[in-house]
Amino acid sequence: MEELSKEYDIHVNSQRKSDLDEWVAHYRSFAIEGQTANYIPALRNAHLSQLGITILEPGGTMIKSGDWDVPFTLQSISKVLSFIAACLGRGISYVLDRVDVEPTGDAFNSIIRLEMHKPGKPFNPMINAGAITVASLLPGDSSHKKLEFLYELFENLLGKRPTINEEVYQSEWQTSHRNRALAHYLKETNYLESEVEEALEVYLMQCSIEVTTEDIALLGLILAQDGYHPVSKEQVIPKKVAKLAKALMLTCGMYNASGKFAAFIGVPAKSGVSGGIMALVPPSARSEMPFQDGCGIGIYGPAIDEYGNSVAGSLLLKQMAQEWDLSIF
Ligand SMILES: NC(=O)CC[C@H](N)C(=O)O
Repeated sequence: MEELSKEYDIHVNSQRKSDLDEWVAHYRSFAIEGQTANYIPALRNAHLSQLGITILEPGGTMIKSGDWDVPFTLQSISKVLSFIAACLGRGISYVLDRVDVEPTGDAFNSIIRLEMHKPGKPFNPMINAGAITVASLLPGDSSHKKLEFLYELFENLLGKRPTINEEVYQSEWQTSHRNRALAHYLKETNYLESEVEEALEVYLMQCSIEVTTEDIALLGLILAQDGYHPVSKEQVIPKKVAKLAKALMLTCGMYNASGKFAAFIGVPAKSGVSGGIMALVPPSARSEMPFQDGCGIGIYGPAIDEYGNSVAGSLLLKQMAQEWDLSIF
């Protein structure tokens, strides 16, 4: 009986793999509808037509397709990690006193609501204003110590020290005028707990952590399992914090396209301007569903749309969600 079910699993997974290969080949060409994140000079020359994906299941099954092993920088996907780290280091209520959990409907780097809504508390940790504030809240009285706290969390989750892409970091450090403006505003309104340059250094370094789709699929899987690590078999993130992070991903993770994502894809996801998407499917109540025990999904496709989300990656995720009925709703 066990043999039969193993054979069935192998059959189903090879079917999923061939579906994925077909969709990756198809959606690659849609990259021409987007552009690389050219406001960060070092991201300008990414190969537009790259598209790769890793899906990880709790039992260890991995399905990979396309350019799954191309390294890219976390960019805004790091906002999920730094939010978790700040909650671990300072406590949930301390963090939420300084950053809200409301979607904005504005661009990720928008400054407008800080001034329009007094007293100027950033709306959520997934937009730049919130993430720069969160960076300043990380424990430690220097950027070095704050980053070390974040790197330790990364190491606990992925089993390795993060690698920083120095070129991307330098490139953004030199051109990050809008982020500097946000940080100065937040300093004036007393939401920033460190000096402007220190918070920016932490924020831009976390954005420059290099990963592959396999890494972010594992992060997604850990969140899918409410913070339980399938390899170390430890609760690496408290359940309450993991649930909060997932709610933020669903409501704010794709910026001002989060509503469309929830409506037409329906899984918590977080994007970054380098073209990464970390998504996850929680364990399902419906027994007929594929990935019934949940899964983590990592996608990379560097051409992004007007919202800052991977064009081909979003289409691929939509196709998967619809064909495999992955929506949580
Ligand atoms: N959406 C993103 O990925 C933005 C991250 C980028 N480092 C920025 O601050 O602009």
